Amino acid sequence: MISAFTGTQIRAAEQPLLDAGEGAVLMQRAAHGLANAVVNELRSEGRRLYGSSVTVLAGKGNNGGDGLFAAAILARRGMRTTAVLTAGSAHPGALGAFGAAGGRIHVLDENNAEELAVLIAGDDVVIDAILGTGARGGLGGPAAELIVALQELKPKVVVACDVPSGVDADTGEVHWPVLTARLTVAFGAVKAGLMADPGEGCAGRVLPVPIGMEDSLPLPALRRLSVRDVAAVLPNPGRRVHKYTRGVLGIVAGSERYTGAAALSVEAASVAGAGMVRYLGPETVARQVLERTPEAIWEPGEPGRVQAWLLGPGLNGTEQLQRARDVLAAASAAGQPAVVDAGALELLPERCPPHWILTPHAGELAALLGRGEVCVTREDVESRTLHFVRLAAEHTGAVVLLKGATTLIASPSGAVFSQSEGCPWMSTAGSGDVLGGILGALAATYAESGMDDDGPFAAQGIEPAERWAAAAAVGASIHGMAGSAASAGGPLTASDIVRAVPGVYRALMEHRTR
Ligand SMILES: NC(=O)C1=CN([C@@H]2O[C@H](COP(=O)(O)OP(=O)(O)OC[C@H]3O[C@@H](n4cnc5c(N)ncnc54)[C@H](OP(=O)(O)O)[C@@H]3O)[C@@H](O)[C@H]2O)[C@@H](O)CC1
Ligand SMILES: [K+]
Repeated sequence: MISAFTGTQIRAAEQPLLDAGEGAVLMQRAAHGLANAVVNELRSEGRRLYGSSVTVLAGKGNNGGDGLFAAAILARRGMRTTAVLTAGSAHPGALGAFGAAGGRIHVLDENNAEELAVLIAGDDVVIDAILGTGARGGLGGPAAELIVALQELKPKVVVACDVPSGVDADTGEVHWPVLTARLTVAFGAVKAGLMADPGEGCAGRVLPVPIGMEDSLPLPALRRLSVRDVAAVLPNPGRRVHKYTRGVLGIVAGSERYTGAAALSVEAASVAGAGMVRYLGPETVARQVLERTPEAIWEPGEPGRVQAWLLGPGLNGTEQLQRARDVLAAASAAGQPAVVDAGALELLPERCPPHWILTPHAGELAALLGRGEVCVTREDVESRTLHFVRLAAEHTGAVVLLKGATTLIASPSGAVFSQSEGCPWMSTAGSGDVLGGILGALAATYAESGMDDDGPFAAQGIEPAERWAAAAAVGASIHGMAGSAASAGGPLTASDIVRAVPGVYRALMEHRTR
């Protein structure tokens, strides 16, 4: 499990060491970690260190200090090094060390941003050490001009020091302009803003570098399940199971207008491990559903027993909406888990049970919050994903899964998971219906016993109040892995994602036996 912390949490963990006069030691560790990361990046491209060039963009705080000390190390190892001081001044000790190691220094001013950008852009590596966890807002003035010009010139390799300057380390909010990094070297621990959109999109790969305060860290602000974690909690049928104990999922989805959504979600649930899927919807839609997934059962009347529900994909028309309303009321009364997507989000009661999983995209999340009179737009949600997903979980009382390049899952207890296994090609029609099916299958499977204190989540140390959010994170992870496997770098359809799901399960099961 990868844990991420806010800048404030990390500063608090560092404070005892700073009080003990260890600040300089921490900075040296950070600088060595950063320098080693640059070396490895060059080597991975088959480049020699000697004769390669690096420029550090250094702000006036400790982030700039880290960058300058790292550049001094790289200068001593044979790299041509340049520093651009973006605030006129810089950490005195680090600047001294950089000068002593033979680095060249330029001072950014009102008139030379473009000229410096041209000078730097040809370098093999640019280190962004302008702002770190001490930033308030983003870059302005000549520093902003420099970043805009540099971004246009497409520098070869950008390595961000702790966070890309302009990304809020706590929230992932981005104050443009930001230089997009290939790699972010995070000191002490990953910052929460590197695992939430839009910040994650600027950070590239994130490499945590321990600097000695890790034991003092509090509970993380954000967690990400690794492949190993997902494999460990994946439902694994024992010898004595049958289709009913494996988990039966009821699906209210599709309509005359959107038949594909029903077909996709039913098929996805069937391949994602549900013991059985019962489909509730009009006969015309059911025909198409069964053509694609003959294993599913059409329920024209009162449905047989189910362990969990999926409602919403492609839902339209009075009849289907009423069906979904009835099912939501029954699920609530029976204490059954439900995955609520798309059209069914509008049917939710004011407060939901904590084992319901709502799966809005940014626009739907804005509408959901609007019901509680929080007036936000889709753009607001997209720019502060972590904040608004937390707020939605708090307001609705349910687990809220906000779909995006990085999928955030907030539990009403305050825990947040972040998964990012997918790829941009997955932004395609029907992809969300497939996610709904996978989540529904997992909900039905875990409903029986998965959430117990002797279940798989407890074994991973996940607290009871966080387990449904963790289950949703498992679903997001499988969906992302299946999409990336199906894409292999190229375009794909939602049906391709469905076809890739069993392979992902097999690979995860193998992981488990290793
Ligand atoms: N704590 C530790 O022991 C360790 C910390 N470490 C490192 O330190 C980093 C945190 O350092 P930091 O606290 O000095 O803040 P940092 O982000 O470098 O600079 C901010 C400075 O810039 C200014 N400023 C603020 N906003 C601005 C803006 N929008 N545009 C322009 N300027 C702005 C503001 O100055 P002010 O305006 O308040 O005078 C402030 O002084 C952390 O990310 C990690 O890299 C590691 O070495 C390990 C040990
Ligand atoms: K930085």
